[in-house]
Amino acid sequence: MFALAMIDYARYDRVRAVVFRDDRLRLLDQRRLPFEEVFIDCEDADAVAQAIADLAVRGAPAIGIAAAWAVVLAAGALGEVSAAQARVSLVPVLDRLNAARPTAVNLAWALARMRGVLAEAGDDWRARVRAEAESIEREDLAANRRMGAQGAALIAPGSGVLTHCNTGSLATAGFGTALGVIRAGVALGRIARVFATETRPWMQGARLTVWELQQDGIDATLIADSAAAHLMGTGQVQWVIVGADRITAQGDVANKIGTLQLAIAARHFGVKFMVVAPWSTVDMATRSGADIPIEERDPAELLTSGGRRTVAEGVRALNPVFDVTPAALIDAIVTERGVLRAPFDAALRAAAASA
Ligand SMILES: CSC[C@@H](O)[C@@H](O)C(=O)COP(=O)(O)O
Repeated sequence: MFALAMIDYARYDRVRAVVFRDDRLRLLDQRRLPFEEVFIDCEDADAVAQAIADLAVRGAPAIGIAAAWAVVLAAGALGEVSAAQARVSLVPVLDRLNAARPTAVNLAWALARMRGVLAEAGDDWRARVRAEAESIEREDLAANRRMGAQGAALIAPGSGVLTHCNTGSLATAGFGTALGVIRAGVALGRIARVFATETRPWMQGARLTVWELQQDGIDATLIADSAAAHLMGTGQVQWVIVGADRITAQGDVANKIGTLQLAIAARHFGVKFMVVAPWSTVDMATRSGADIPIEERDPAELLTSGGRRTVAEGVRALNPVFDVTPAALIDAIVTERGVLRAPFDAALRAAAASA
């Protein structure tokens, strides 16, 4: 594709969230960004499961990749055992990793791939498990680059875009999903203005997205989540571009809490709404968004700011961290299998069959 050749991908390689090297797994601790770039050395698979649950590593594709490497760590700890023994010994490890977070299907998808390889491997099981983790990571990076170019091609030159949460290198194997489209769109001269929401309460936008864009030299403007509709209504935004944690067979999309209200405001103001996600985010076994498990996190995330309590003692809070945007509010779903348009159930079925 023409656009692939026009983007210097190497310039976006500096930030890596998940690094497996010399039989060690290191995770860039996203709780400490943007002021400290500190890696966590994960000794075993349980440490990875904990890092996923605690958001030290986060973002749908990144947690799948980290979990795949965690299986490699667990395999290394098993010593000299047969494939049959490994299949049994690794079941609790796989189950613990799978339970670390419920909404992003990429986690279960990556672990299903690891289980599949284990199920059919022979004496070479250890090498096969490692090769599978490598493939999961490599394929994600390739998908992001491809989606970046495809999504950018939808955007008219001079457009303003708004993104939510963090969907960049920190959330993926590199380049990013929605942020990959924004990177490609800026590189190709199509995007004139980038707005990023703070993304309360965990502040993925404020702490991660604008930091990532700053590393690239991309001029981005941070806004309060509650400023999004105002920007749309005053003509500053032509596309809302977001990632996804799960896309159902009918095209409903679970993503970071607040995505639904962005989609509603976008439709009201005639702003286009694009979802960018690799095929690993598509869950054809779940038909409707109503069937997606929505993670609720500790309400303490709402009661404090920067580690300091900001809310009166005794106040109750509720902290669902994802919501579901119905397919009817989405203009385009960009995957590495192409740009999908409504009716999404048919488009997703055709893309599923194209594998
Ligand atoms: C490419 S990342 C897509 C999504 O995973 C992202 O938008 C998101 O909602 C991440 O949530 P998080 O809770 O930070 O893991």
